[in-house]
Amino acid sequence: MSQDQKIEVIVPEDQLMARIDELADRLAPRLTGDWTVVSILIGATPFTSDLMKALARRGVHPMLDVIWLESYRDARESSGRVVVRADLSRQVKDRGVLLLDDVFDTGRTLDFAKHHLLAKGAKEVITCTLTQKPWAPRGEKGVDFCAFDSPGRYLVGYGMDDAGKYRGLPYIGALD
Ligand SMILES: O=P(O)(O)OC[C@H]1O[C@H](OP(=O)(O)OP(=O)(O)O)[C@H](O)[C@@H]1O
Ligand SMILES: Nc1nc2[nH]cnc2c(=O)[nH]1
Repeated sequence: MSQDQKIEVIVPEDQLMARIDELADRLAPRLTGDWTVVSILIGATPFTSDLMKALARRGVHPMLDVIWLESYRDARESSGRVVVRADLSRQVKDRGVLLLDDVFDTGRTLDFAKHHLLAKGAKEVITCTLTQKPWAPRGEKGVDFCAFDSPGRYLVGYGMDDAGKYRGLPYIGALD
């Protein structure tokens, strides 16, 4: 089977799994009480699946819900507008929320999602992404937990797409 674009492997599969285990070690002590993991579709799907398994192995069993947000569609730059394609299926009022996404870039998607959840009455929202770009917001507006910093390149694989393709790659790669 051939690929029609050159993809450089940035994080191989074994390193990805090791980082997700480390993340679960850091997150598990925070997730006591009533927590919901909210996964941002579509890109966060593989990350969510592996992180949920890593948490379960540590005896942590939050509820899982999803929100489908879109701002890039087929472009490699944000449209500047976050669209809700589908909302949560359960209430988050008075619950802690662990909000998961694959990549933190302009920060627009996570910021939108966090405010959306707080407006629905979430008690606390902890943000967590697999990776972040060098120019992504840091500090107050930064992400609370992140598995690793990525180079300033367009990423694909492990949920991340280029015009809908490559989400199934088991590693993170970069396109030139
Ligand atoms: O920090 P930002 O600049 O907002 O970029 C991050 C967002 O971009 C991608 O979503 P996209 O809109 O491409 O949808 P997808 O999850 O379906 O790929 C990615 O999954 C993040 O949600
Ligand atoms: N697939 C993909 N989506 C993104 N959304 C924001 N940055 C990126 C990126 O580098 N790759």
